[in-house]
Amino acid sequence: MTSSSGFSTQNPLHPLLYLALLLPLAYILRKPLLRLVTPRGIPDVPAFPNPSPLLGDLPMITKVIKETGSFSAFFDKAARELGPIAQVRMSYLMTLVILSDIQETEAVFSSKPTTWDRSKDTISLFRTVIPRGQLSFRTDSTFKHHRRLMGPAMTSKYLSSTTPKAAQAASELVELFMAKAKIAGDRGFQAEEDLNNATLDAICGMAFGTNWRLLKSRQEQIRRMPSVPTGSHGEAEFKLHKVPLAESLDYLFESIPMKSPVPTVSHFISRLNPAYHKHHRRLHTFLGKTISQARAKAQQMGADAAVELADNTLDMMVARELRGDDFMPDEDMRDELVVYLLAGTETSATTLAWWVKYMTNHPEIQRKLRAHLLDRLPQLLDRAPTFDDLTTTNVPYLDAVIHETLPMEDTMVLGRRIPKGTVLLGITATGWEDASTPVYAGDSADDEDTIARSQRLQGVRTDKTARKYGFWEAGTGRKFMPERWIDAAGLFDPNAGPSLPFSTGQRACFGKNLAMLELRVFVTQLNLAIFFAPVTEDQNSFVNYETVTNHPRQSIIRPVSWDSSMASATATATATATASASAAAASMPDHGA
Ligand code: HEM
Repeated sequence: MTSSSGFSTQNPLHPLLYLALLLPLAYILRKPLLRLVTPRGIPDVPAFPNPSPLLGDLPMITKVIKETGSFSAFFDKAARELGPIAQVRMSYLMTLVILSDIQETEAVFSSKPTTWDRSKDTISLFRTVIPRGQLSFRTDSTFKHHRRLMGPAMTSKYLSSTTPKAAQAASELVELFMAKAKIAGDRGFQAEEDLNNATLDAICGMAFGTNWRLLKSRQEQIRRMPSVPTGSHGEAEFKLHKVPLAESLDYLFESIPMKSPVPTVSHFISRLNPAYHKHHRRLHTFLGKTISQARAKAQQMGADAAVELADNTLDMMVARELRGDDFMPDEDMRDELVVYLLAGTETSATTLAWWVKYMTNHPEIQRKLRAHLLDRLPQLLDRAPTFDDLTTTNVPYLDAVIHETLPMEDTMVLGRRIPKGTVLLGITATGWEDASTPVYAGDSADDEDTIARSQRLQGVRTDKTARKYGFWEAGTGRKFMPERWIDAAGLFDPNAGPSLPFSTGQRACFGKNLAMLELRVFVTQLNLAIFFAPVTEDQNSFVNYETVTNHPRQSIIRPVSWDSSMASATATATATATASASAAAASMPDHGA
């Protein structure tokens, strides 16, 4: 008779004998076994079994995040306490290496994709919802083909022809803000949802020529609202609904299992819900039809005219395809349009949400920016800005204000060998003062922290002159100071300090040029039309929360026109806002989006 475990019940010593045989074997194999379960990390900092060189593990990270509400605060701590290269155990089998020096980050991410590539985890996340979009590919031949075909969309020629789409969304946003302000009175209201709708309208226009009338729909809803209730911070609460296509897009994005350790399984579960299929079908049917119409329009115009007149990315792709330049299957084209909507909406909207907050807290910068724009481009009082109006050379202070709002990124691999397969994290919005302000021989430093931090950078870069990027002055890293981007000649200097908001190298942001254009258009039109008046302290928190980007929990604004007494009451407005800005900055975990 035999038990289900396979051991003979007639010989009770048998399992013990079995164990006795296994023990010496386990002893002999202990080292390779240990290596197998050891999290990957930097070999000269033993990650296992001695965890002391690690900054922390998952429970510790969770604690910091609970206390501060921010992942970035944890990365900041890593940069400050361990220097520019740190490792953190996320689970028994996974260690993250965190880099925080801009120059090294650039060197690493610009190296060949055979050395570094987008991580498998990131790819498997996006592959669930957009399997044929560039976000879901390794840097392989398909990725390069997609980039080749879409690349011209980021050239001045095409960006110039798409600028009116962004300008239209920006002017509709100004109208919406002013209409809401009329109803809200002096209560203020949350801006982020409107900004999200505005950037989606702009990106739809730039991606396939027409938008979903999200801002128009919001304006129409508001017109039917004589009054709105007051929320818990004294703000006016507008409850507006989305148009169906935007609702479907949100649903699909939310079903990307960002926080799941097993994205494919989580996505399989999401797909069991019939609502998933309804939203998926609605969006894909719309995009399929849009692609067919673009193809038919190009056929009718003829290849050369279609290439010449294309004023959005889809028209440009189908026209070039017709001319015989290259070809992309419908399924890939459709997913690339979804990538535009995904990668181009929330990122720009959160940047603008931080920007309106900074403006609310810095009336003097709003005034300076407006004076600068009117001095350089007085014609903008009569018409919308064009691509050529908004170049860096024309309006350097505009770029300085935008760069001061964008998320900052520091990163590095400082002389350490990183094993194959290690997950390397380039961090946004962290360490850009703390980890990258070394003290050089000859510099004076009187506080122990700065000296200790600097010593961690020893041997990595001691020669100030060999550095491409500057450092922010000690103690100013987290301040909002657009002036620091302007050089002695009054020009914008993109390397003034550590900042890689769009990442770098082969997998840097594809839409950087478009995003910068969109931000220039929005910031210009909003600044020229609106003064963001101070809000109450209760409405001015800088507490943030993180999804794909880092959002302000409160983006409450009080728009008034520049003719109003509020905008001209310089002294009072400045004093109130500066006081509330300093109070808010004290609790501010992050500088940017
Ligand atoms: C303020 C706005 C934006 C910021 C801060 C931003 C930032 C970034 C960053 C940091 C990455 C790299 C992500 C990674 O390494 O995993 C990225 C990737 C990407 N971004 Fe942006 N982005 C912005 C706007 C846009 C816009 C408007 C578009 C639309 C065309 C866009 C399209 C993309 C695409 C397609 C990728 C993936 C590139 C690849 O897979 O190699 N982004 N973006």
